[in-house]
Amino acid sequence: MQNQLPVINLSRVDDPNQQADFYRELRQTARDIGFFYLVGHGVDIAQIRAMECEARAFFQLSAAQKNALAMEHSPQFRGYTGAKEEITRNQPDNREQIDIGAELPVWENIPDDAPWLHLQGPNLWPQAADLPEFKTTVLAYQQTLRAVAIKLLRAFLVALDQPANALDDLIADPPVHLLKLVRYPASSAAADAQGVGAHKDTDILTLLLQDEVGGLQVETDHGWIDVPPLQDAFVINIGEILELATNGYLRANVHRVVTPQGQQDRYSIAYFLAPHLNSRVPHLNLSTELKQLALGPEADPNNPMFHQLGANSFKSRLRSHVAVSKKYYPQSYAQICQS
Ligand SMILES: O=C(O)CCC(=O)C(=O)O
Ligand SMILES: [Fe+2]
Repeated sequence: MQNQLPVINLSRVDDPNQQADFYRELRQTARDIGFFYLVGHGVDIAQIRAMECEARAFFQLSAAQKNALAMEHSPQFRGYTGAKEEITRNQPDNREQIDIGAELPVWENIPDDAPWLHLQGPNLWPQAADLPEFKTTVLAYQQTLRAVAIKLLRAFLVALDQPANALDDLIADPPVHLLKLVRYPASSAAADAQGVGAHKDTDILTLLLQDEVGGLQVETDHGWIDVPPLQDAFVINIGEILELATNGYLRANVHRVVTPQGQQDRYSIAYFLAPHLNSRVPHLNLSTELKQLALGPEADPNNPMFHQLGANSFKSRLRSHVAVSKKYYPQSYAQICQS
């Protein structure tokens, strides 16, 4: 059983002497395990520390301050979700979180047949008097991580012998992404064991920063393995969109978080690079050699993907945040439940 997880150094892509080896390694790792640590990402450690500090400070706000930002106030599915309010695989997740997307105005004149455009809009921010640096820190971090994610996306494409810009339609402006700040409260109760249930990320790719506590696990051919913290490295999860676009050559891995049992809560910060709301599932024409190595997409039969990517993102939000869905989109929610 392999428990030494791969580490990819992104800075090697900029070194002409190492590029070829870098792409070879990336091509193999992404197919075999779909999951790795990213180092050499170039993000200033001070920026990471500042983001972690703001995230912890956010969760120390009072319940009343956090609930003032509850997602039920946001038709865009932004804001605070308390522990056990989010559902994964029909079970509540024992984590609290705040979701912060691209800070943009609401989309005007949304046609009835494109309800996913409601996902664009403003965020819910803590009061500046409570957390004066929060908003600027978050927006700067989103921007930095977006650039790293796009650099990595383009590296994947070159590794697969595609033009680096082959998926640029997906990441065209206005940007679509999500930053999720998460706290997993420690608990030894069996009923709290699901920090977040097993899932694939539905986006393009995810850059995850976890603290020193541990609890992240990834499913492999040999069962679940731990993904221990590696300081200042991002854990990369390939999202379902890249899995589909490459006919399963790139694997979207299944992962979960087990609630910490000791005294210490776990904090993580996940950046999701998501597709433009009006884009469609892309298809890359891989070489015959790579096509033969592709494993085929492992779409979940209980949750088929729509070709319209905005519809997909909307469906995933509707399923995860039932109270918000019922409040703002009862019809769409009823349709999703029947599908
Ligand atoms: O908190 C983590 O380490 C993982 C979170 C995650 O997988 C998610 O929110 O999609
Ligand atoms: Fe995830």
